[in-house]
Amino acid sequence: MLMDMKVTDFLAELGSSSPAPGGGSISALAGALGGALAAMVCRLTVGNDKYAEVQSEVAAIRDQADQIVKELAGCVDADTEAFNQVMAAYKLPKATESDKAERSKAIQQAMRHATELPLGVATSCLKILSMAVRALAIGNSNAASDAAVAGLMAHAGLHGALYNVKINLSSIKDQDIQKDIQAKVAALVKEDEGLHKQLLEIAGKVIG
Ligand SMILES: Nc1nc(=O)c2c([nH]1)NC[C@@H]1CN(c3ccc(C(=O)N[C@@H](CCC(=O)O)C(=O)O)cc3)C=[N+]21
Repeated sequence: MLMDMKVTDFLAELGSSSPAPGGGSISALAGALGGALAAMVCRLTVGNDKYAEVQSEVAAIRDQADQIVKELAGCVDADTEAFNQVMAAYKLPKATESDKAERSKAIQQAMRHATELPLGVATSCLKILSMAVRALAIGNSNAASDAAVAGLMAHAGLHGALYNVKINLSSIKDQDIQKDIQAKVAALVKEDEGLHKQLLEIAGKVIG
């Protein structure tokens, strides 16, 4: 399991010529790092009398962030596994017509999963970005830079995950699925754009 590795070992594995983990897993990890950092900012806010009036909202953000961090952490290993399945499907035999039909079906199934998984990662990253913006706006101002970094990690994770979605999408033959996913990608990019802009504006005002 990638997530059980020591950070230094993980980095060595990542930098090695072995193809996994790749950009999909790293996008999920970026989102998880952002989420955990946002949760930290919440914990530095809840219980502080100076922020008494935002206690319940920040506590709710903390709990949601904790949940999404768990999901994204699971996606780090799941994404690598999903792309390994794609590569395994390409290696299936293609000697006979029935081999070819089975192989094609396996590729399409694996590709769909390897596309929907990072789409879910991007959706989770958007939620983390939105929480980081809120934590930056109303949370402990001593941790403003932490909230800003949380948002940047989520923004990177979102776009990274979407690159994985897009690179796989052209291999999906079902046009209805392609169109549906394209629309979801466009909606995520648009929402990210607005939140990322807010993040930079607030960070500029609060931090400089
Ligand atoms: N959900 C998702 N996660 C990904 O991580 C993901 C993805 N989708 N879509 C595409 C990119 C690209 N990527 C590669 C992984 C291994 C090789 C790789 O091992 N290539 C070897 C061949 C390996 C073989 O044939 O066994 C080579 O080019 O020499 C290449 C590319 C993962 N990606």
